[in-house]
Amino acid sequence: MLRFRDASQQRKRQCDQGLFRGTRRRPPPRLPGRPSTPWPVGARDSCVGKPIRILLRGWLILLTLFASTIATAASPLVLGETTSDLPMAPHLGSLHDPSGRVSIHDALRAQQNGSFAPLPSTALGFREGAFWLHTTVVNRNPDEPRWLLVQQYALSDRVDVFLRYPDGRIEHQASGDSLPFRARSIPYRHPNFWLRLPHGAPVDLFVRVQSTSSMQVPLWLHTPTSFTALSRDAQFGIGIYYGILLALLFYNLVLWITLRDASYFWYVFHISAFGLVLFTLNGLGFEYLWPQSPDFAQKAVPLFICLGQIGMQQFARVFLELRRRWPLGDRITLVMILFFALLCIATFWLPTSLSTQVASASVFLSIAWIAIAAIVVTARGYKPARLFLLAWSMLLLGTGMFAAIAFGLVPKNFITEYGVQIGSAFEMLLLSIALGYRYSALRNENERIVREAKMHLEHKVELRTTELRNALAQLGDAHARLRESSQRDGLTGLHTRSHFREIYGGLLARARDEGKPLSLLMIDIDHFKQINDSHGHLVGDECLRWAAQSIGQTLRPYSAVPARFGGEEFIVALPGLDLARAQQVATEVLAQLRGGACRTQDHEIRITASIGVHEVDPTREPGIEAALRHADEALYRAKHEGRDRVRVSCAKPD
Ligand SMILES: Nc1nc2c(ncn2[C@@H]2O[C@H](COP(=O)(O)OP(=O)(O)OP(=O)(O)O)[C@@H](O)[C@H]2O)c(=O)[nH]1
Repeated sequence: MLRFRDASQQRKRQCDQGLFRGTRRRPPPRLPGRPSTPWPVGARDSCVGKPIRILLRGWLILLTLFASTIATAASPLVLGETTSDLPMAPHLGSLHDPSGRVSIHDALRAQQNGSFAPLPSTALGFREGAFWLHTTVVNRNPDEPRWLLVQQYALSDRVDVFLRYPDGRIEHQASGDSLPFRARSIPYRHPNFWLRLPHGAPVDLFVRVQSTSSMQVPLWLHTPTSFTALSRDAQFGIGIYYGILLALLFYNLVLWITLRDASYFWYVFHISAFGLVLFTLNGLGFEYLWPQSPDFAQKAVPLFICLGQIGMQQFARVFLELRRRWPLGDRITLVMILFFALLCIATFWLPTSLSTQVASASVFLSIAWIAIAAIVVTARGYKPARLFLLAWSMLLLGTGMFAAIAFGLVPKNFITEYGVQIGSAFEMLLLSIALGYRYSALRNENERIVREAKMHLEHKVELRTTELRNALAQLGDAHARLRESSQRDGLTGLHTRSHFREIYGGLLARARDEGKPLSLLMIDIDHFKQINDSHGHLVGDECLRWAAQSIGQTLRPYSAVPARFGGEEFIVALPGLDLARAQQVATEVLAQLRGGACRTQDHEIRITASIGVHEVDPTREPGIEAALRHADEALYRAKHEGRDRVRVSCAKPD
């Protein structure tokens, strides 16, 4: 069913009521392609009072503006001698055909019945079926019989152009991305048609537009010369934009390869997918990448929007370090990525209009979400997020403008139409700077961590070194104490038997080298068992200590080396003393013992000892064993012959 809006009939009624009387009598002068001038109201000023005149003037201005809008929409489009480019929108009447079945003949009848309404100034949004547009074109330029009609919106699926000449002939041409690219009059990114417009003859121009994406009809007429200049300028601007994009892409690709930082990869992914979205929206994808694939051209927009959003979300996740800084935000971002991934797959079998609408609407949500994440992370003190937020605001603004046009919320102009390109160029540049800033912040942070770790390590090493030094000192002390305890007898303070053996080696070597005598005394306390038995072991110990002191005192004038040999037995090395001198010393020792007594708290114990004396033969007794055996044998005889006496060894040196 047709829903014809009877605007011309309404206008006729308004005229009959006198509202447009002035307009009829004195139509305002109008230049081709420009809005009509407002109604001149000064003629009746003289016959009405001043306040009423002012009110009337305001009212009439409003009415005239309204009337001129309608009059302009329905008026024929006159191509003057100086006209070179002309937007057709102000001259177009429109008719919505929701079923898409209206033929050119139906449209002709509808136009003759006055069923075409003025075209709204905003885009028509996502609409079912087709839109018919009509105007009457009068070419008053004798030098330009051919004009190029360009639909400056690349995503229209099908654009049919019908020209009805005064003789009733109808010419038809078709273009749009549902037809192969070569179907276009000239190979250009927007659908275009050559129009043959005879000089002075009114030609009815019908344009039928059908699209699964946003319905937009920015139709322009150009002379061939002006179109050449215009397209050259446009290509130049586009070249600059994609030049920036490609430079950033390759620069960041190299950075990713060298630095291996995932955020660079996702940045490259994001701008590649985003670039493809714009390449498609600009009509360049169909022109250069898939000119033979109208089917893919239909799917390309929602597909690349989804890929672009996946890249954006993932880049934001990595850049903002959401997993670490805002885990909840990270999970929500992952859900969004999953949504876009599913939608990406679904575009291949979902109706294109549905997938395009869902993808376009989701872009708002997606970008707004990233902005929220950036705000949260900035508020949490992550400095690189500030630049990211600024970059994102640019894109948010640009994309918002573009999407608002797609849904018919704002009128189309240079800023709103190229908002995405301008916003995204700034966004990509700022993001690239933000990446560099983030990298340098990370590097500084790493350097700080390394510096701190180094300082910490140095401190630790210093601490450990001190601890080690102390431990070594303690170990040295312990070792010295151990050595001391292994060298000194704990009870008497004399050398131990093992240490005596060591010392004896040196004494023997010296005696051999210097040819001096060396003697040994083997001293054993007499009946010591009885002391223990009678007075106890503690007293026995006390007696041993006393005996050792007494022996030491006696030996002091000599360079003697006394040692506890074991139990109640002592051994003494007397370097430089021969057997006779050693025997004298032994006698002194016995006398000293005999002359004293071990005094304890309760007792006074007299102690005697037996001594065996032996003069060592350094050449024949290279080790201590033989010498000890001889001294022990002499001691045995001293014991055997009654104790408390000295006996010398029979093995006298030669
Ligand atoms: N209190 C004490 N007694 C010790 C120590 N070492 C050995 N004795 C004792 O010394 C005694 C030695 O006894 P014997 O070998 O029989 O010799 P003696 O009683 O001295 O007899 P003669 O040597 O033949 O005169 C033993 O009873 C040991 O237990 C010690 O460090 N302290």
